[in-house]
Amino acid sequence: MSDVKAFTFQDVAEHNTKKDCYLVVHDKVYDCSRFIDEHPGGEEVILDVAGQDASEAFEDVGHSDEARESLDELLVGTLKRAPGDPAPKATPAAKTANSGNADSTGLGIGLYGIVLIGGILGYIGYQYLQSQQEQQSA
Ligand code: HEM
Repeated sequence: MSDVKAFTFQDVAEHNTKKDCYLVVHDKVYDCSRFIDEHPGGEEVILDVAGQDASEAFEDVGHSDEARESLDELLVGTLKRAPGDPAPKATPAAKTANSGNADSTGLGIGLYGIVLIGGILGYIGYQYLQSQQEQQSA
């Protein structure tokens, strides 16, 4: 019971029918064959992603905690990724958080640049005025 089976993407892809239906959600493999008739969202949507990585489809719907708990009961193993497998797509929330941070850092550096250039120009201007004044008084 405690040992978790490792599936390759090819193994999972073979289970793509209603009677034999595996799904990958966040690198875990779930057997939905018995659950498919009970799915509140209908069997059609599950069949669309049968034998595939359904992480994005699952997250897009915004499934409840209850739905996530019922995933646990269907777990049959973990996915062993190999080079060339379709990459899991990042969740939209993660994307927004990253780009938000990157943007604000970019703006921060830009502001520093403007303040620095302003300071340098001010200093040069001050030096120039002083040299003018010295020339006049000489
Ligand atoms: C084995 C994986 C899945 C489980 C255990 C599961 C479970 C559930 C549960 C319990 C609900 C009821 C609402 C809730 O509690 O959030 C639900 C709704 C729904 N599910 Fe899934 N689901 C799975 C996979 C998927 C996938 C891959 C899709 C693909 C698009 C999907 C689409 C939907 C939709 C559209 C609803 C909304 C139904 C409505 O509100 O009328 N589900 N699911």
